[in-house]
Amino acid sequence: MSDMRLVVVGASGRMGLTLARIIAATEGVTLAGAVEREGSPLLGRDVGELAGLGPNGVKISDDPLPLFAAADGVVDFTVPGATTVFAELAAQARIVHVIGTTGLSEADEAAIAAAARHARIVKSGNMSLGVNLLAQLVKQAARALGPEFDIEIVEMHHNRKVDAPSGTALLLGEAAAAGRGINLSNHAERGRDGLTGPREPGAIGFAALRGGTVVGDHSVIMAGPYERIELGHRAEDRSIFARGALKAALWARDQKPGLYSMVDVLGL
Ligand SMILES: NC(=O)C1=CN([C@@H]2O[C@H](COP(=O)(O)OP(=O)(O)OC[C@H]3O[C@@H](n4cnc5c(N)ncnc54)[C@H](O)[C@@H]3O)[C@@H](O)[C@H]2O)C=CC1
Ligand SMILES: O=C(O)C1=N[C@H](C(=O)O)C[C@H](O)C1
Repeated sequence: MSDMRLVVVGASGRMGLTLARIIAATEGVTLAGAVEREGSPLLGRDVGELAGLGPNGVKISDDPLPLFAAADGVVDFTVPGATTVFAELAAQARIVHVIGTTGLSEADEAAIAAAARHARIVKSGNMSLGVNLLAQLVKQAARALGPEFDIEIVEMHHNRKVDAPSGTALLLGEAAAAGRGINLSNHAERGRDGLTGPREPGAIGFAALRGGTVVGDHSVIMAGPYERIELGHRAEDRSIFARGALKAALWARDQKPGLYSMVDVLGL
């Protein structure tokens, strides 16, 4: 089979440049285009050069349409307002859309689900194997321990991150809620301050720390009477997310239109 031609959107971002490097080192995929926001000072620049690979002839553009029309898939780690537009364009082009963007609202999620009627979309708050395996362990532990154990999710990220809690923290919260057979949106406690009163029984708590260059640390603490379990993951390099995203793109190439997760891709 010929190489899968991928367009990277958000190409000069932290994940965009990591993807350019990992695509160059991965068999079966080719970088077919690079897109940035209108007005970016990097429009027209060679993305290989920006990624430290040496020139590869792929210039950063602000016009996704012709690039999507000639591609097999798009890999998207951008911002929610851009991702919903790219989902619609990927649906029109009938191509694969891998979405890593976090901080999506309910309306954004609905727009993505609508686009998945025609596009093959894989979306996850974390594309790494380790975190998706951790989510399965969290689900199992939450089910086994029951509501007597209080669940708190703590995450730390670099000081440029703009959304909280992280997409990963929410994914882990969903896993804990599924294990308990409850709906996360009715039980999440996000951000405590002041005279909060005692902890709500059955709540799933979230705390977000920001600082320095931390790639992504997550801990799920299950605190019961006189004992505590902690399950965690430390991301050491963004390449783990990029590799997961490429695995997702190659997997989705053979699927029907629909909205998939990394659990589907990894068969967990
Ligand atoms: N699911 C996962 O495994 C991971 C998800 N992320 C998420 O990916 C997103 C991006 O993260 P970073 O790369 O660290 O951020 P970043 O800020 O370094 O990169 C985002 C890029 O998107 C570009 N962009 C914004 N609007 C655009 C538009 N309309 N068209 C094209 N490009 C546009 C920005 O100019 C920027 O270069 C965040 O939501 C983050 O939480 C990050 C790492 C892993
Ligand atoms: O913004 C980031 O950097 C990351 N975002 C994702 C998230 O919100 O969980 C994944 C990873 O933790 C890095």
